[in-house]
Amino acid sequence: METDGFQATTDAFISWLSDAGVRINPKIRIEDFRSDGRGRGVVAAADLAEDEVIFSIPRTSALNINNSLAGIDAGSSRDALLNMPSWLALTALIISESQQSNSKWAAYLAVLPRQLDTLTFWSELELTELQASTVVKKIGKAGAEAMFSQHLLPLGLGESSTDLFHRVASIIMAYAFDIPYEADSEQQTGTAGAEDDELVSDNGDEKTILSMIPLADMLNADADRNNARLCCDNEDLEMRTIKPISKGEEIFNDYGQLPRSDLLRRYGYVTDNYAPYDVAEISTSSIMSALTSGPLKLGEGQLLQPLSEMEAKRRLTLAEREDVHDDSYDLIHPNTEGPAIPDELLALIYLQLLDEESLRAIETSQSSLPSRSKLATELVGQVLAALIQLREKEYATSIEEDENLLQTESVPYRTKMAMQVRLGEKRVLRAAIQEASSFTGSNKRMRTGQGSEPQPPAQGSLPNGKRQAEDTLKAKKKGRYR
Ligand SMILES: C[S@@+](CC[C@H](N)C(=O)[O-])C[C@H]1O[C@@H](n2cnc3c(N)ncnc32)[C@H](O)[C@@H]1O
Repeated sequence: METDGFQATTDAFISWLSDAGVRINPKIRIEDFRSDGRGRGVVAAADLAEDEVIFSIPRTSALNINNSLAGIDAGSSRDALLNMPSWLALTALIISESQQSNSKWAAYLAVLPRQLDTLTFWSELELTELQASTVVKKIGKAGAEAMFSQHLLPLGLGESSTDLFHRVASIIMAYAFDIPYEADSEQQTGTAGAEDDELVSDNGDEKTILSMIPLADMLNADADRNNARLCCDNEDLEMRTIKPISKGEEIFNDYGQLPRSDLLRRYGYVTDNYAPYDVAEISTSSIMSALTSGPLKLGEGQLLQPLSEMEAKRRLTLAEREDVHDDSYDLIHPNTEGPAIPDELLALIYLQLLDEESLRAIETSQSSLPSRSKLATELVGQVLAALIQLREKEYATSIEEDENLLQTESVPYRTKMAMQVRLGEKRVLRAAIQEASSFTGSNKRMRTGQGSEPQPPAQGSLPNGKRQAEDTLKAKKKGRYR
């Protein structure tokens, strides 16, 4: 029998929703999914048709700066809220509401989680399980704390602590919606200066407002299992089905096609259904360091001699000019929409390997970067495979070791999620190595031929297995690759 008040909190929330004017289709119910590790969720209690309204929520019941500022007197706090980033203002509002005994949103705030598994809350030790995943650098905990100090502490929000700030800000990251801002509706008229307010984001064509939307945020998600969507076209916000849903099925929203690293960072969970969206990053700084710091070992005992720093910089500058330079590149699972290795990364490596004559032709705009099939030369493939193998080595364990570790029964929950993330990234790297190794484009313009690059003579063998020319001058003219 339940002793923690979970069901009572759900019941109070349902009753509050009704008072708040939320109309709920009787064919759904809120379900306790804690035993599956996903808190509450929404389930179809009867068959639902396609495009059926699951529930509708008056915009006044959304918790956002528009609806809450009405209760805050004009003054410095109000100005401060209007002038801070939207997620911080919403954090302040939620903390402020949660401290008012008569808050309009009390029953809603009671169903929000007390604990999260998003990466902000992981210990240093837990984070080490993510090994070389770049997600660790994206958590931004220190940056968030600096923002809390700058924007939230001066508000004097009563009982507040860094932990509370993190908890509320993280809930916003996992629960809030950016909904279209109704500039002409009545509810906005009370908010002076709202049009210029940075709390209203400009997402291209439409302005949006960051909002907590009760019940809409009770829908879980599982990659492409989404079968519902929040529609903001009508007066009320409506959750509608996007396909027929059978009785007993869970109703899923869509959190986006996120790699599991980002799913874990933002939502604190992972499922295998997100594996196709996994991404592994390779940074330009690591690529350039490998290409300049020593001979790079390619397959079959071949070596790629390093470029001088100055030469590498020259080629990088050209990559920038050609708009193929990035701080890092995303490798993905090859799918119908694209290959594992992005064109820009191919172009970056191609420019690093191009012979002097061809390089100069691009520099002087006599020729331009070729299409992907020509960028994908055998040498570019070999170099990329070697670079990605170096990236693989930054992870402490191999794919096979992770697969075995994941079979172990006693792995803690967070460790298991970290293993799934790092294993997913290693599988992407493996797929990218395979793709790179399959490149067969001609090496004609690569620095193997008659380039005039003034490079020092280098050691090793040619990619086609020919021996290096012994004549030093000739060797110099043959360029960097030996
Ligand atoms: C928008 S809320 C959904 C409602 C949430 N289950 C609750 O009880 O408050 C998002 C959070 O739900 C959980 N969640 C959503 N989908 C999940 C899934 N497929 N598996 C596990 N947890 C999930 C995660 O904790 C996530 O941060």
